[in-house]
Amino acid sequence: MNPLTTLPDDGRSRPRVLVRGTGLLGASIGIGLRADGHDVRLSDPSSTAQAVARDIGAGALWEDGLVDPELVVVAAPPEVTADEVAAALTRFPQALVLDVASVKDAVLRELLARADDAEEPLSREDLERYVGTHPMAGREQSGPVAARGALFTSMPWVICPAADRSTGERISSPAAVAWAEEIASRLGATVHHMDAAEHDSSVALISHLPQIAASLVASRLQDAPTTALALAGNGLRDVTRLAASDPNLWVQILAANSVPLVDVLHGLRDDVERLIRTMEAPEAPGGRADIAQLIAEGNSGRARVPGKHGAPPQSFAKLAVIVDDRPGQIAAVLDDVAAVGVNVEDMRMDHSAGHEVGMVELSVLPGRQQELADALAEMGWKVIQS
Ligand SMILES: NC(=O)c1ccc[n+]([C@@H]2O[C@H](COP(=O)([O-])OP(=O)(O)OC[C@H]3O[C@@H](n4cnc5c(N)ncnc54)[C@H](O)[C@@H]3O)[C@@H](O)[C@H]2O)c1
Ligand SMILES: O=C(O)C(=O)C[C@]1(C(=O)O)C=C[C@@H](O)C=C1
Repeated sequence: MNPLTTLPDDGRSRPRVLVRGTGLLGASIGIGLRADGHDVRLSDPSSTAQAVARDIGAGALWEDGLVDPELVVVAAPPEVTADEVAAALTRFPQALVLDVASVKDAVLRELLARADDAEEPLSREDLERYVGTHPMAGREQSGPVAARGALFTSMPWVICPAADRSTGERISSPAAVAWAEEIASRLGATVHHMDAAEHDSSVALISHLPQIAASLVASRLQDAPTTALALAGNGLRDVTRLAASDPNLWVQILAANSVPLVDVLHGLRDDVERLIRTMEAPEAPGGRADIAQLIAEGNSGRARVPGKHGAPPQSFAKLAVIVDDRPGQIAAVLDDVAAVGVNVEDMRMDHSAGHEVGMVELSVLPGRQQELADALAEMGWKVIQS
């Protein structure tokens, strides 16, 4: 494969891949591309991370100098991404290089500065083989142990071709961009295109703000009485899931995207200040209307969040199945659902503190809810419909 000229039009060729950085993202990409028939090699400065990635089936360890990769995927922390991309472009002059960092403009800016610096080995021509990308899929856990081959299925994957920041002129070659799209599609993702600046302002709102909001809410819990925490239900778990994310990763993401993020945070601060003023005198004229308006504004924002494959928001019907809190119960419920032939669109498991039962909440198409509830009840499950 020559990423400057060879388009992935026959759909059959499987470039040899080197994944550089074998944590959550790198190992998930390795598992997914191997399943698609690629020869995947792994490399990480942490010998443990690369060995674990190999052991979970993400690929073979890369033996330096033995096989030249045709495609390098840099899945390293944001602050070393430009370094690793530049190193791969100069070391493997035939290879296409993609990165998956959560911020795109800072990486591009650093690469362009290096390419324009006569002292550096990197040239603008090298950047024709580079495409910045960002899979909008991840988890609040890090490292290869958390990796999943299906992490990207039906999730958006943003392709941000390299371009000159002042003229906007495209630098990534058309074939390199086509390969980036092809790789995202082979991993089951839905491809979106944006330039780096539009990407960064978009993720400030839809990814970085949720992380900050989760962390801020969860940090309120640090000194909460355990008697209060024992009452925690789904609301708190839903809102704080992201608060378990890795501080080392997020300090790099947030610091690299501070300009658009500050705008978004000002908007949030205005709303919080408005609410505080209202709550200080909720009985004052207009107070109740203000509170209702806040919740209604949230309703309308929430209703705009798209469904799978970027489809319009769809409301699924939910039903809950009560299970004993012991191994094998979720698999047993899902086996029975599969036997009924109903597709599960989403699933969530809840435990309530101090109880030995859990609840598997299944989201299904509204037209199939009753049929599934009846069939599961007949199979002996206790089903609650909402
Ligand atoms: N976690 C997410 O939800 C998510 C989602 C999309 C994109 N990303 C991006 O993917 C990249 C990797 O994130 P992750 O969640 O897999 O992190 P991770 O901590 O799970 O893995 C990062 C890996 O990079 C390795 N590494 C450190 N320095 C390196 C270097 N100089 N060269 C190569 N590897 C190096 C680490 O040893 C580690 O194994 C980041 O740029 C992140 O912004 C993360
Ligand atoms: O589900 C999650 O854990 C995530 O938040 C993943 C998420 C996101 O905001 O969607 C977080 C950061 C990454 O850059 C991409 C994906």
